[in-house]
Order: sequence, then C-alpha cells, then structure tokens
Amino acid sequence: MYKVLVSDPISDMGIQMLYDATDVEVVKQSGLSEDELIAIIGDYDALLVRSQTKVTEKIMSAGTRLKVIGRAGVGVDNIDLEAATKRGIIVINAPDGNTIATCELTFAMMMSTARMIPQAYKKTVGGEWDRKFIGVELRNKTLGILGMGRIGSEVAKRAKVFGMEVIGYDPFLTEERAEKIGVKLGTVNEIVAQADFITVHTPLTPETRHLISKPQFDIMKKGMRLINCARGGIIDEMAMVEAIEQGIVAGAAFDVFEVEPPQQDHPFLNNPKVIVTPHLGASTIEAQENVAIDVSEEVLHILRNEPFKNAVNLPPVPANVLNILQPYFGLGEKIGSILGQIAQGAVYEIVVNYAGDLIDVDTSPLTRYIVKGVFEKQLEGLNIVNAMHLAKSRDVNIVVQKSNTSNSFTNLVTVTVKTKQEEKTLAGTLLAGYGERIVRIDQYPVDFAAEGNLLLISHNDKPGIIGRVGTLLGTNNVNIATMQVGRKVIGGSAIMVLTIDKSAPSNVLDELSEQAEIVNVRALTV
Ligand SMILES: NC(=O)c1ccc[n+]([C@@H]2O[C@H](COP(=O)([O-])OP(=O)(O)OC[C@H]3O[C@@H](n4cnc5c(N)ncnc54)[C@H](O)[C@@H]3O)[C@@H](O)[C@H]2O)c1
Ligand SMILES: O=C(O)[C@H](O)COP(=O)(O)O
Repeated sequence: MYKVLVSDPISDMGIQMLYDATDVEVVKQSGLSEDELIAIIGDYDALLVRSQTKVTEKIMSAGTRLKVIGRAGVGVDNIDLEAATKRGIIVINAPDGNTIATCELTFAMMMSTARMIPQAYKKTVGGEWDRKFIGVELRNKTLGILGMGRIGSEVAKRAKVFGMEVIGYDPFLTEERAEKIGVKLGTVNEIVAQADFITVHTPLTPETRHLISKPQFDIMKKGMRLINCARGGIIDEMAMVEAIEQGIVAGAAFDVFEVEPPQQDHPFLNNPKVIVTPHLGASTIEAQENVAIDVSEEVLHILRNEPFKNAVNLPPVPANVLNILQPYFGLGEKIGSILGQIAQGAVYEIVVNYAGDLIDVDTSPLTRYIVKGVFEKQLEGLNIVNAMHLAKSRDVNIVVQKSNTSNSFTNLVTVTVKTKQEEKTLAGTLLAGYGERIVRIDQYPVDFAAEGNLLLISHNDKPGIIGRVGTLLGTNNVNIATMQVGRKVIGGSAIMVLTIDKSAPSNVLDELSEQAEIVNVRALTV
C-alpha cells in the first residue's frame, strides 16, 4: 500500500483518483511545521504540496520512503530540487492547469489598477461617495510582457482583444512565434521605456531577481502601471515604492511578495496606489481541480513504476522525441542490468553506441535508463532521476557514440561496460513483431528476450556440453525454458544463454563451473 501525504490545501475533487486507488492511502494534514513533517514523513511514499509547504533537505532526509514530491501548481521554488535529485526523489509539477486562472487574475489586476476598483470599493463601503476616481483605458496603450511562456502568451492574446499594443521579451521567444501571437519583440529596457503597463510572467531565478529595479524605473514612462502575478522579487519592491513617490508609477497590482505573507508594516499595504492579493493567481475552482488531477495522475504513475511526464528534476523531452525513445527504455534498462550483473569489478566506464533509427534524436533520456540498469543491483535508491548523478559522483565516465552501421538492424543499442578486470558488451534491438531482443553478447551473435532468470555460460564449442548442462540442471530440478548458443567459429569459444524457471542454487552453479570446457557461469535476473 502506497502512502500519500497531502500537506497543503489541495482540491479533494482533483485528488479523488488517489482516494479511489486501492493501492493508495491518502492522509491530509495541512499547516505542519518542518519538525512536524520530519516526524511523520518517513511513513510516506509521496508528498503532495502547493506553495506553502517548504520541502527542505532535512524533510527529504527523513523521508526515507519518499519516491515523489508532487507540486499541484507551477512554481517549485518551495522544493529543494538539488536535494531531491541527489536522493532520487522525483519532483513533478502541474504546469498547465492554472495558466488561465493566473492569466485572468493578471487581467483583473490590470483593469483594477487602471480603474482603481479596490480603492473605490473601499471608500464606497466606508460610506463615502467619491467620484474622483478617474482611471485610464487599456485601448491603444502599450503592454510590456516580460516572460512569454504559458501565462504571458495568454495575457498577450487577451490584451490584443482589448486593443492594446503588446511588446514582449523572453529569451526563448522566436520572431515567428511572436508574430503569430501579434507581439512585437523588444529588450527589457526597450519594453520598460515604452510600456504604459508592464506585467511579469517569469520564474524567480538569479537572472530575473529584480529584473525591474531602480535602473528600469529611471527610464520608465511617467504614469505607467505595473503588475506582478508571478513571483515576489522579480520587481524590486523598495525601488517601486520610491518610483511611486516620484510619480513614475501611477499604480501597481501585486499578487506575490518577496516574503509571503508580507509583514504588517510592508510599505505596499498602506499605499493607496498599490493593490494587493494574497497569492491568489491559481485560486479558482477549475485551476485547483486541474492541477490536482494532473499531479495525482503523475504520482500514481510514479508509485506504480509507469512512464510519467513533467518531472521537474529531469530535462524535458519533447513529445516527438519521447515517442521514438519510449519503446527503448525497457530494452536499455535490461541491457544495462545484464551488464551490471555479469561484469566483474568496479565499473569505471560505460560506452553506449546508438545506430539506425536512433541517431537522429537526442538519446540522453535513453542513456539514463541504461546507466540506471547498470547500477540498479548495486546502488540503493537509484532511479532515472539520480542515475547520472550517482554514476558521475562515483567517477564513472559515460561515453555516447552514434554510428551509421547497425548490422542490418533498423535500430541497435550497443553498450560496453568497462572494469579494471574486463570489458563486457551487449547489443539489443526492437524487432517488429518480436519486441526487445538481445542480439549480441561480447563477440557472439545471439537472439533472445531478456526476461526472468538467466544463465550465461561461456564454454568451448565441443560436442556434449549442451547435453551435460541440460542433464545437470534437470537433475537438480531446474527447468530450462529457452536455450541459445552463440559462437563465432565451429570449435571455438561460445556462449550459452539459458532462461530457467527459477534461479539455480549456488551448488548447481558451482557444479556447472567445474565441468570440462566450461569457462565461466554467470547467473542473473532481469
Ligand atoms: N500568482 C500565482 O498564483 C501564480 C500561478 C501560476 C504561476 N505563477 C508563476 O508565474 C510564472 C510563469 O508561469 P508560466 O506557467 O507562464 O511559466 P512558463 O515556464 O510557461 O513561462 C515562463 C517564461 O519565462 C521565461 N523567462 C525565463 N527567464 C526569463 C528572463 N530572464 N526574462 C524573460 N523571460 C524569462 C521563460 O523562457 C518562459 O517562457 C512562474 O513563476 C509561476 O510560478 C504564479
Ligand atoms: O506556481 C504556482 O502554481 C502558483 O504560485 C500557485 O501557487 P499555489 O498553489 O500555492 O496557489
């Protein structure tokens, strides 16, 4: 039974599939301190959070069963990603579910600051009938958008409908895409100098911290308005207070703060030009359901060892590349696993050669599966998130090659594992109608599906050996399911690959090894 702890308020409707899963137990406990979480996290396989829970290294060290941290939302700045990666904890988020909610809040904030709705409301409910709130229209104004990802692009679309001119900056925004969504491209400073409204939609990173600060306020149009529904700290709060005093900023709307919640004496809170909300961007029924559904699906996949997407601590794989690579993940892991079990000594290098169909795509996700396979029987807590990290931290050199020769296979993955004692090589392919096949062990051509208990017997190609092996296993009640012999030349060295129904006891393996003409016997499970 997998145990999932939900430590922030997450939509019950959205996590219904976790409640429904017969192999999952869900516990909801919000508002726990770090110490309280540390005390209980050891019982859980998965932790589900929003932005309140700070998932620190200490919490992860105590989470000895923790496989996955699911963030029901976009930003993962409350999760120590490096610590998670080191421990092989997969961190997933729900990047799409709250885009529209946050975009719509941004628009509401832009209109509210343009028309001073919260200020007018406050006076009206306070008994005053003050009609001096003269706002500005959005039509024919220039909106500057910094960060043109999911939310920034949606804001741009809506701004166009309102008759605004939109200029945007994003290091990944191409001219073609900008043209498609009707956005002019500009540098940060060009945008800052031209815009009547600016809205930021980047993550908070060392590059975006104080992206708008004193030098930018100095070149802004007088009377401009500023919106931050992304992350506190992208706009320098103190520099903005000064810019308001200087009449540069006529109004600002902030949903997020450098420190949340802001202190009661925070200069925004009593400033009539600044409107504030308590980090409500994603707070719609729809968004909360969406993100909770997305994250629950992924958590289930990860707990059940099924393929998943949206891992934040793994490089993203474009869908078209994933479609090509995914069928090879199992094969790659098996090749790695066999080599890891048969190679004697500490592995110092893994050489992976991709041929055929695989040479045109970025194969690094597949390499991760191979490396994971090599070490899976040796390193506890290893998974595809930390496989490369653990291999590199043990000074294992990973060499990836691509070649045009695939020995007439449509695709071929060849892996060599090097230790001080020996080099072992395995090649595998995906054969239409047959699935995963291992087609070479060292220099010997073979053809078998790597599954279950295997015996690899190196021997000299002499009459009677196959019979003796069969008799010895049969006498010891070890049933042979399949058998393959690979050799280069008649009478030379050869390899026998047997699939057996149960693992062979060590005395049987010893007896096999002592047979004349048998060079070595290696037993493994895949
Ligand atoms: N207020 C809320 O409740 C709320 C809700 C959802 C998202 N957010 C925040 O909004 C932000 C954007 O979310 P999204 O879903 O659009 O993310 P996204 O990843 O789709 O877009 C972010 C964009 O920022 C760009 N970027 C990165 N560095 C930049 C830089 N130096 N200058 C300009 N652009 C840069 C990236 O290229 C990317 O296109 C995130 O920080 C997210 O955490 C806040
Ligand atoms: O990054 C996000 O998704 C937003 O900041 C929403 O955060 P929340 O889930 O705490 O509302």
